[in-house]
Order: sequence, then structure tokens, then C-alpha cells
Amino acid sequence: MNKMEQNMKEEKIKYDITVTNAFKKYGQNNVFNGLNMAVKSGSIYGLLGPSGCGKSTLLQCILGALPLDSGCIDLQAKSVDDVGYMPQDLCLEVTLTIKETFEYYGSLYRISKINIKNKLDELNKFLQLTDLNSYIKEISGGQSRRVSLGISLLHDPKIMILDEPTVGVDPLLREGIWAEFTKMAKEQKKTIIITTHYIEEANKSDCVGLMRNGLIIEEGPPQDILVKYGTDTLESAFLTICCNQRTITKKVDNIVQVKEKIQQKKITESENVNLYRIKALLKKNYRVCSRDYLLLFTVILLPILQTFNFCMAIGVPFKGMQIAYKNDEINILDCQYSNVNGCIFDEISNQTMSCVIINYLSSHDYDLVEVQDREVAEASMNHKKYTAFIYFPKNFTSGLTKYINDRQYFDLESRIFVHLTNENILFKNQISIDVLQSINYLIMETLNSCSNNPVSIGVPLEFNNLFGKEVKSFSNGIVTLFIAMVAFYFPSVFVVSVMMSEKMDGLLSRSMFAGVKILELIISMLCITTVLLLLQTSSSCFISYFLFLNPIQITNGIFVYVLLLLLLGWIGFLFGLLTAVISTTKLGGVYIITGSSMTQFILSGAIWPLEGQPQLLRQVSKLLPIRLVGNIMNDIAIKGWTLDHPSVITGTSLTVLYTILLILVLIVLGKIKKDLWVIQK
Ligand SMILES: Nc1ncnc2c1ncn2[C@@H]1O[C@H](COP(=O)(O)OP(=O)(O)OP(=O)(O)O)[C@@H](O)[C@H]1O
Repeated sequence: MNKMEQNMKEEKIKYDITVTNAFKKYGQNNVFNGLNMAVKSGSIYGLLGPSGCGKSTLLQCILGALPLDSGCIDLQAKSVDDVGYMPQDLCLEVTLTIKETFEYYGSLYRISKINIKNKLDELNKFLQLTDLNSYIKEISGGQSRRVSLGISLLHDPKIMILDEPTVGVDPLLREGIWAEFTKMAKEQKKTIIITTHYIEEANKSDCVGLMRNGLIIEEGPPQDILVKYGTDTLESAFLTICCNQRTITKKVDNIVQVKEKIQQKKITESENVNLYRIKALLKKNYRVCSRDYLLLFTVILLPILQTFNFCMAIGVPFKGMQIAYKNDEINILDCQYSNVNGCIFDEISNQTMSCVIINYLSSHDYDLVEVQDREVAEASMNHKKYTAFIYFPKNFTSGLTKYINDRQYFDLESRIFVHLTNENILFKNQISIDVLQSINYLIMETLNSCSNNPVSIGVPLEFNNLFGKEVKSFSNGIVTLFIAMVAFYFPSVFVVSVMMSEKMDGLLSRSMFAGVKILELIISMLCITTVLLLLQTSSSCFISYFLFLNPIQITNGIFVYVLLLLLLGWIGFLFGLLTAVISTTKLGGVYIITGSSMTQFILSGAIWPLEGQPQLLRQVSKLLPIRLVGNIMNDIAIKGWTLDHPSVITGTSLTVLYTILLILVLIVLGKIKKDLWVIQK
């Protein structure tokens, strides 16, 4: 063959992949130093090299998933349909069955159900997959790798890029797989790059390349290499090559000088968001989420349980508190409760006010304990036994009669003495209010029955509500803050868990090689989150308003109430996405969400009113999403405000602004850092 004929033959050879003068660094670690490589169409290229030399990095640069620092890569693929990629890690959703996994990837490539089934049967013949209904988490490592390989072949791609496809596969099956690869290359003209640690299996390749020190230091058909180095095995040929360290170093030094511009393209689908991929993602994520019982408990049962807990435990009056009393006025067994002998303040009455008060307090959820010794009872207040001690002096009722008739001659020794616990200010407040109110109420009732003017003893004033529902307990006024907390926290913790799994387990990057856009995943997640959000918030509202009868006014403000809840849930969703971007671990993401939600709840006024906070902190607290939304919801529920009210308009506008702001932050971050959601595996 003369030189001209040889040149003509070389011109006819087509290459599906060419890498020219590629450079890539991770920090100070030079992975490629002017690497060159060419893979002929319809051939198998065995990429060999020591662990950590950069084989996987090279494959990902070829696919456009990682950028080169400089150099040129030409991949003859028009769309994702032309390429099948098997990553080194499994990157499979372990809670799906083998069949469901193939269905998912099949639907991403728009393969019909029947064709997926046929292809699966065909692949099963040489990959010998186990029972197709087995869950990935239940099959062995080798079986999982075969599933992973099957997925990269499912859509019959023209170019296959396979990172260690035969690891963990038994030798006999490996033979079968290689035979199939050879058939694909020869008969169907497929181009295959395979990295492998089993050097001898690379003998079956049409061309092998040895990568070392950032270069392909030897490349050619295996037979030619054996002849060139006069050895029987590729392993010893490569040992000889590797010993020649000086040459390699020299080569590297020379090449480092000639860095070029980057020419590398990313194979992608059209930029459009596609409905069929969203449908496939929805189906897959529904399956995955519905099998994650811990997640289901967290996002469905936990909000219900927590709402019950909240309604039963927060802001309600304290019950069963022990109050000690000593009654020197009368023996408790001699107490008369019916007004048989006329008015209690008549001289002849055998009723005493101390009995009436003790009886009243006992019927109002206090546990009244009679003590025999005043000193002992007072001392026991220091030992956490009683929350209060009430002492009724001998002449309490007669003293009270004097007080009503002529205050001037009132005997101070006839007053009731109340000692309150110092343990908790809320206990103190409740007991003193209850004791005071019960005494006032009973005296007025008694005065009424004695045909006396009931206000003759009290302060001449009256408290009343003019507008809105009456707030009877602390919880009535803060229940909306709790519902707002549910609407914010659970969607954010749900989305951060799912997105971090997608990111950390390489699931998203694998789906992206099949054409999935991040926006499609976000839309599918938003749909699932919205359904969950509606479930969570409607169950919280039902428990709070229908089972525990927290006050709510039904006006057209309810529409704003529902809208605000939805918006807050979406703010939680967006915050979860943002957390998934900045967090490097799933647990870290959950910590961020939990910590920030807890801070918001503490500052929201649900534990203690904002009015107690320092001015600056109060201004910040007012703007935090849970407080902002929960507060307007409270005004709508209790005061009956609607969208006509300026505060509702301002609060709703701020909430919309929050949503837009978070979307903008995510868009800007996505523009600054392209692979925000992906960790290459
Ligand atoms: N994301 C990363 N950040 C920093 N260094 C990285 C990163 N990924 C890989 N490296 C480093 O780049 C080098 C090449 O890694 P790569 O995974 O491409 O090697 P490999 O040849 O595929 O190894 P193996 O055969 O063990 O899979 C290694 O030294 C590795 O530590």
C-alpha cells in the first residue's frame, strides 16, 4: 500500500469521540495534561489506567457533564438518545423494582410500554437479571450493576460510555456481556468506551488506551501493543510502559505549554420542559415517597399528631394543680352549700364564704388538699408540693360582711391569705386570677341572692369585646401561628430530603443524562408537595377549628387565609430547594430547615408575644414568614378581616414578594453555578 492509499484509508475512518489537548485540574491536582484520544465509530475502546488516574473524569468530560479547563472534545451525538452512559456508582433508586426502574428510564426516552417490555426481555437474556419484581435494595451489588448497565442500553444508543460495567460480575457472565458488546460493535456499528480494572478482558477491545499522569501514554489494538512490547499479556506490556517514567514526565512538560481554548459541548434535549418527563418523574417520585414510611410519617402523620398535641397542650388552662388550704372558719365536713337559712350575710346564716370558695375552686379543676397546720403548709411551698396555699381565718365571712356594710371598720386579720408558688409565673398568674375571680364572682352571686347591689363590693367597671370572636385561652390567639408553622416546615423538610437524595445518590445526574431538566424535577416535586401541603394544612385546620373549637369567623377573608397558607407552603418549598443547593449532606439540610423553623417559631409570638421583644428584634420577627403569614391569618380568623383591610393587603403582598424573591435567588444561583443540583458520580 503506497502512502497515498494509506492517507485515503485514514480519511475514510470515522471517529465518534475525539479528545484533543485536554487539560483539567481539581484544585492543584492535574488530572489531564494535554490528553489526546480518538475512538473509531463501530468499535470498542478499552480505557485502562491505575485507580485515580482520571478515567471517570474523562468520561464525564466527554459527556459534557464536567467542563474541561482547556482543550477540545468532539462527541458525535445530536441528542441524549444517541448516548448511553453507565456511571461508576449505581445511581439507582433503591426503593423501585427492577421493572419499575426500566419503566422510568424507558418513559424518559419516550419508549412505549410494550417496547420497554420487549427490550427488557432482550437485555435479560445476556444480563441475566434476577426476578424483575425485586426491589433494587434487595438484589446483590453485581445484580444491581447489571441493572445499571441494562438501563444505559435500554434506548439502543449509538454510543455507549460505560464506567466499569463488569465489576462484581462473575467471569462466565462477563464473557457473555463482552460477547454481546462485540456483536453490537460489529453488527450494529455501535461505539463503546469501557473502563475496566480487569486488564485482560480489554483484550477483546478493538483498541485500548492506557491513561497515566494525565495522558493516554499508549493507544492501539491489543495485538499491536503485545507485538510492540514483545509480551504475551497486556498487563506485562503496560508494566513495561509504566516503568518508562522519564519519557512520560518529559511528554507532560512539553504539552503543558500548549493550552488551547475550550471546545466542548453538552448533549442535551431541547430546552423545552416536557410533560411526558414530568409525568415520568411524578410516577417515580410518587412510588419512591409512598414506600418511604419514615418520610410518610414525617409529612402526613406527624403534622396531625403535632396539631393534636398543640391543641391539647399549649395555651390551655392548667388543670389538677394542688392547692393546700387551711380553714379556721369551719370544719370542711360541716360546710353547707345550699342557702337554706336565707342570706349568707345574715346573722343567722350557717353558711360560710370559705366553704363556697373551696367548693367553687374544687369544681374548677383544682385539687384542693386540706392541711391541719398553717406553718407546715407554708413551709411545704418551698418543696414543690403545692402550687398555692390559701388560709381562711376564723372570722372570714363576718369580716366580709363588715367589709360590705362598712369598710371603715374592716378587720385586716379577717382577710384570706394566699401564698403562691415561685416556680412558674404562669401558675402564679392563673391561680391569683382564678382565686380573685372566684371570690369576686361568688361574693356578687351571694350579694345578688341577698337582694343586695352586686357591684357594691367590686370596682365599677366592665370589660367587653366590641369586634371579633372572643379569645378565651392563649391558644386561641396563636393557633394560626402553629398552622403556619406546619405549612412552612413540612414542605421544606420534605423537599430537602428528596432533593438531597436525588443530589447525593447521583439519581438526578443520571436522570439528566436521560434528558431530565432540573425545572421538570422541580415542577414534579411542587405538584407532590402541594398535594401534601393541602393534606397537612386541612387536617391541622380541621383539628384546630372543628375538634378543638378555636374561634374562627367565616367571612370572605377565608379565601385569603387559604391563599396565604398555600403561599407559605410554597415559600417553605423554595426554602427547602435553596437549602438543598447549599447543603452538602441530607442530614445537614434537615438540620438547617429544623433550626431555621424553630427560630422562626420562637420569634413568631407563639410562645411569648412579640410585644416583649426588644424593638429591633421585633421588627425582624414581624418579617419572618411564619410570623408574617400566621399573624394575618389570625386577624382574618379572630377579627374577621378581609382583603379590604390595609394590613391584610400589605401582609399578602409581602408574602407574594417573598415567593418571588426566593424564585429569583434560585434562578440567579442556577445561572452563576450551572450544576447546582448535581454531584457527578
Ligand atoms: N469532585 C472532585 N473533586 C476533587 N477531586 C476529584 C473529584 N473527583 C475526582 N477527583 C480526583 O481526581 C482524580 C481522578 O478521579 P477519577 O474518579 O476520575 O479516577 P478514576 O481513574 O476513575 O479512578 P477509579 O479507577 O478508582 O474509579 C482522583 O485523584 C480523584 O481524587
